Order: sequence, then C-alpha cells, then structure tokens
Amino acid sequence: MPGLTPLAQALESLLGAIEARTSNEFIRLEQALGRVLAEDVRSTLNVPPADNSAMDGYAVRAADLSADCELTLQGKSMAGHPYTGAVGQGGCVRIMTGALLPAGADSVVMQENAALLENGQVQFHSTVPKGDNVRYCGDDIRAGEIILRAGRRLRPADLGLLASIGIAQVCVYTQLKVALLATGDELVMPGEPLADGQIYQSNSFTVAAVARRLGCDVVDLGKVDDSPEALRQAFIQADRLADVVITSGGVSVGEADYTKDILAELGEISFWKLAIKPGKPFASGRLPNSVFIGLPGNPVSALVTMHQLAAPMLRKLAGETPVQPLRLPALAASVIRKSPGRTDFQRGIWQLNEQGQVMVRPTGGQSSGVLSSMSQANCYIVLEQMRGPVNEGESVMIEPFDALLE
Ligand SMILES: Nc1nc2c(c(=O)[nH]1)N[C@H]1C(S)=C(S)[C@@H](COP(=O)(O)OP(=O)(O)OC[C@H]3O[C@@H](n4cnc5c(N)ncnc54)[C@H](O)[C@@H]3O)O[C@H]1N2
Ligand code: MOO
Repeated sequence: MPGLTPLAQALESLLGAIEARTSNEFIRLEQALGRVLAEDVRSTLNVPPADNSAMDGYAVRAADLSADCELTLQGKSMAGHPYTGAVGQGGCVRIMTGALLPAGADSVVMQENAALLENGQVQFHSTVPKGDNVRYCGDDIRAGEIILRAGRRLRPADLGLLASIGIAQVCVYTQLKVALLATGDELVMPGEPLADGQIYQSNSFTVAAVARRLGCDVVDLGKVDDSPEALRQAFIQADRLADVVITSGGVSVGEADYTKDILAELGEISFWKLAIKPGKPFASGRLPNSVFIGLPGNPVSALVTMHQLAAPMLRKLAGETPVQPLRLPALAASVIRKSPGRTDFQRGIWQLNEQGQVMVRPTGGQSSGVLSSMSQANCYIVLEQMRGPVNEGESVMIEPFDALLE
C-alpha cells in the first residue's frame, strides 16, 4: 500500500535514532535475574578447578584393567575430602561423584561394573577407555575466558555460571524508568463505575506488563483527557519523571487527536503509518528529557506495537544486545483471511499434529479491538504484506510468543 512503511525499515530507523540511556550499578547476584550486564565478565578460575569423578565407583589406571582382573583398594576420595596419596600400579581408590581424581589414576569405573571382594580386592570385568568418567579441570570454564558479555540480559543459568566462578556482585545497567499514559475521554479505570459511552482502560496494564518483563521501572500515570491543556500538563509531568514516556491512543487522525500538536509543541515527534496490521499508526520521538513512544489505542494494536517496536527500542535504551525474534514455518490448519496491503500479525495457536507437523490456526476474530484473540494465542501468524487469503494446508510463518508475552 503506498505511503506505508514496512516494519523492518521503521525499526531500523527508530533504533538508529536512540542510544542507551543508562549508567552502571553493582547489585547482588540474587537480585540480578533479568538485569542487563554492563561489563564483560572474565573468569579468574577454572571450573571445575581440578580433575574429578563423574560417577560413584573406583578411580583406576586404565592400563591396569583387563577382561577379568582384581585391583587392590588403597583408600577413598570423597567430594570435599580428597585422597592424599597416589594410585600405584595394580591399585584403585573408592571415589564419589565430584571427588578429586587421585594422582596416578586416569579413569573411573562406575560401581555397578565392579565388585568389592571380602579380601579388600576390587574385581573388574572389562577394560575402559582412558579418561572414562573423568571431568577434567576447566571442562566448563577456563581461567581467563570471557563467560558473559556486556549487554546480556541475565537468565537463570547465567546466575549459576556467575556463582560458579565465585562472583557475588555484578555490574549491571540501571533500570530504565518508563512513564505510561492512556489518552482518551472514554476511559475509566477498572474498579470504578462505568457510564454510557465509557470503556475500561486496559492498555496500561498490557504495556506495563511487557515493560516490567523487560526490567523497566514503570510508573503508571493513569489516563489523560483529550484536551490540549490536560495533554500538555501530563506530557510535561511524564517527561520530568522518566527516561521513556509511552502513551496509547490519539495517534490516528480523529478529531480529538490533539496528541500530535502538543507533542510537536514540546519536542520532536514523527508519526508513522506502518505496513502492519494491527498497528498502522505509531509515533516516536523526543520530549525535552525523554524518549517518546506513542502506541495506537486499539488494545491489540497497542500490545503488538509495544512488542514488535517499543520492546526492541526499550532493549536498546537499556543497553541490551539486540534479540532476533524466532520465526518458523507451519501449516495452516484452516483457511486464513488476509488481504494484500499490510503484513498481518494475526494471533494464532500452534500445535503438533499426529505426524509431528506444526499446525496453526487463528484465534477467531482478528479485529484490533479483540484482545481475547491475543490472550488465547501462543504465537503470531506473520503473513507477508502482499499475500492474499491462505488456503488450508499452505505454509505460513509463525512467531511463537517469547518470554515477554507468554
Ligand atoms: N480515518 C481513519 N481512522 C482510523 C485510522 C485511519 O488510518 N484512518 N486508523 C485506525 C487504526 S488502524 C487504529 S489502530 C486506530 C488508532 O487510533 P488512535 O491511536 O488514535 O486511538 P484512539 O482513537 O484513541 O482509540 C482507538 C480505540 O482504542 C480504544 N482505546 C484507546 N485507549 C485505550 C485504552 N487505554 N484501553 C482500552 N482501549 C483503549 C478507544 O476507545 C478506541 O476504541 O485508529 C483507527 N482509525
Ligand atoms: O492498525 Mo489498526 O491497529 O489496524 O487497528
């Protein structure tokens, strides 16, 4: 459709116009889940710090074993209590998982494949390759190696990795402060009575949830009426408070859409017409102190643009390395309505059929006001801009919901 900007082009331009807006702070590892590392982390240690056993059994010299042989038990090595001697020719040492491999030994035989005899000898029935069941020093991490890079959003396994090299505090970027505003005279906060012509405000809840999952410190400033003065005051207050101001509503062409004028007065804002459905109107720019993001008002449009456009922007502003969304082919389990013109982000449910194929179907009504379509979905069905209707059995791309939406 002429005059509409493709998503990838808009995203490149939006990301090109912003820089990270964070400083550094040290926090305890226990608090660091989901925070973004501000510095590369280099290990000063080998993990494991020494060769040790992967099994409960006997530490041996592999060359001493034959089809049916007996070795002399010399002692034992327990985790935290190593055997201090050396395994000599014809000898073996009882060893537990995680215990240090004694000097002289080069392999471990699991106890199920050996028998301790009454005379103190240990019987073995077969040979083992040298190094069997040994976990070598530095197998996991080598001293001097960078284990995690700046820009990494910390996951559960990362916290364990940092702990395993003895780190109790990490240097992360400070949290972005995000202020939310919902524009519209018709909006009422949940919990309050609803009069004729009013609807409950839902966008701040979905948008705040995504921002919080991105580690932002969110302040919800509630709703603003569609009057120039109310908008002016709300934008000035939000700009003083936050690194990023996110609004919903008022970015289209309606008669009560004063947002544009007030934003142009206070800062530099551009309005986009994007070639995506939902989410055609979108605004972005700067207020005196903050980055401004204006999402469309329709509930599905607000959430999809928050996820597809605002989330990558928030990641960059928070210092995070860009994240590539996962797209996979699937087969349409039903006819899917689509007209050429915009790239559709239809809401769908993928599941495996009996042949193990990934099948997908839309979650009913796809109007941008139908938020239940998003609530029921586990993926987007991404249908290319110029594509028309999809027949049952045709291949389509899906984008499974990531950790921001699940
Ligand atoms: N003549 C045209 N009209 C519209 C166009 C267009 O190109 N030409 N675009 C349509 C599209 S697409 C969208 S999306 C919407 C976006 O409009 P706005 O961003 O200006 O949003 P509003 O008009 O304020 O609201 C739209 C809709 O969403 C409801 N809404 C708004 N805020 C909330 C909220 N916080 N929680 C729940 N629901 C909300 C609002 O009541 C309206 O129903 O414009 C189309 N129109
Ligand atoms: O872009 Mo609007 O989001 O189609 O309803």
